[in-house]
Amino acid sequence: MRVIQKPQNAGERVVALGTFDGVHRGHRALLLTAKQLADELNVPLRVCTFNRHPLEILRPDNPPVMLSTIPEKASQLFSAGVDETELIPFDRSVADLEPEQFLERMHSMITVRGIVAGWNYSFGKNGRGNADLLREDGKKHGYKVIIVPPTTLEDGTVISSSLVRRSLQDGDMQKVSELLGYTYSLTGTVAQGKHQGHKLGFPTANIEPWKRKALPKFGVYTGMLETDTEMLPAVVNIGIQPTIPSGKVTVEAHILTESPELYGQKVRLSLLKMLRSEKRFDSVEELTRQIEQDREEALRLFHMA
Ligand SMILES: Cc1cc2nc3c(=O)[nH]c(=O)nc-3n(C[C@H](O)[C@H](O)[C@H](O)COP(=O)(O)O)c2cc1C
Ligand SMILES: Nc1ncnc2c1ncn2[C@@H]1O[C@H](COP(=O)(O)OP(=O)(O)OP(=O)(O)O)[C@@H](O)[C@H]1O
Repeated sequence: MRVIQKPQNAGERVVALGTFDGVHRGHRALLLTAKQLADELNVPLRVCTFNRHPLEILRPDNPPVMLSTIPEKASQLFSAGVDETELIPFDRSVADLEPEQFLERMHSMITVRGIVAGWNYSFGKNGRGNADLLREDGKKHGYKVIIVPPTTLEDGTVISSSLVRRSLQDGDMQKVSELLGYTYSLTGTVAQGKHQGHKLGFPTANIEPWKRKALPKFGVYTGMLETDTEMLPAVVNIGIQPTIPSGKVTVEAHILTESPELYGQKVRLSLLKMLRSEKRFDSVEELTRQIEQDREEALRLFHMA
């Protein structure tokens, strides 16, 4: 899949529109419809999205944390059948484009054969552009517009990136997986910690994810740490380590099997189940006893005990 940062005149395309953070099940249902249309018309499928979440510019004091890094999103879109992703640099001037101007910009770059967007998709200044405006533009320019209905969970809950973020805040990893259709993970390089863990008998690999990446509720989780060559079951602490504070938020994985040297390695840490919230203990001994119990519980859950 091509990732386009500098647009050029590109020929005929079917276009799917939206932010697509996390590429959840709703996004993938939309992309399946878009891919089918692109195949019918025998043209490539392009996703037109932004290089950053629009709220980073529109609500700078409180932008949302992100479910996917740009490389993760590119690979998730590729897996969903997308041929190319255009990352429009989102700044004030793009935010101020009227929806008609946004569409004109697109028509100047590609011959649009089809547009696929969700029922709630809005675009352009103040979010004025909507499904009706797309349908009108489709008639004017002679392309097909498909507005897809919401994909929901069995109980009718509409799947959205915001709901995934809220479920992460609750530490509800089962719900997160159900909404995404895959296990949420953090990627990063293994860095040096305080080396306290080793002294306590629980060495940990400290992972530094992208600073804008959404972390789940502070607490202890079972996880799977993936290196280039191995999958290692782990018990993970995410938080501020209040008993022996490190002064920053850390993600640390204690590997449940014999662990290879991980410092400096790029790893992916999938988060499976929350075991408990992070706590401040009155003594290091109490903390150590609790971590021993966490380890036992994790071993049981992995059927390794
Ligand atoms: C499974 C596990 C659970 C943990 N739970 C807590 C906790 O509830 N409260 C806390 O203050 N620290 C907790 N920690 C963090 C330890 O304090 C931390 O591992 C120790 O300070 C070593 O940090 P270092 O790897 O940076 O040296 C936990 C660590 C692990 C591995
Ligand atoms: N559950 C869903 N079912 C079908 N289409 C969806 C669903 N959620 C979003 N879409 C559509 O997918 C495209 C990308 O969605 P976008 O990322 O903008 O919204 P979102 O997932 O609802 O995120 P947020 O919660 O941040 O608003 C849009 O066209 C949107 O309408």
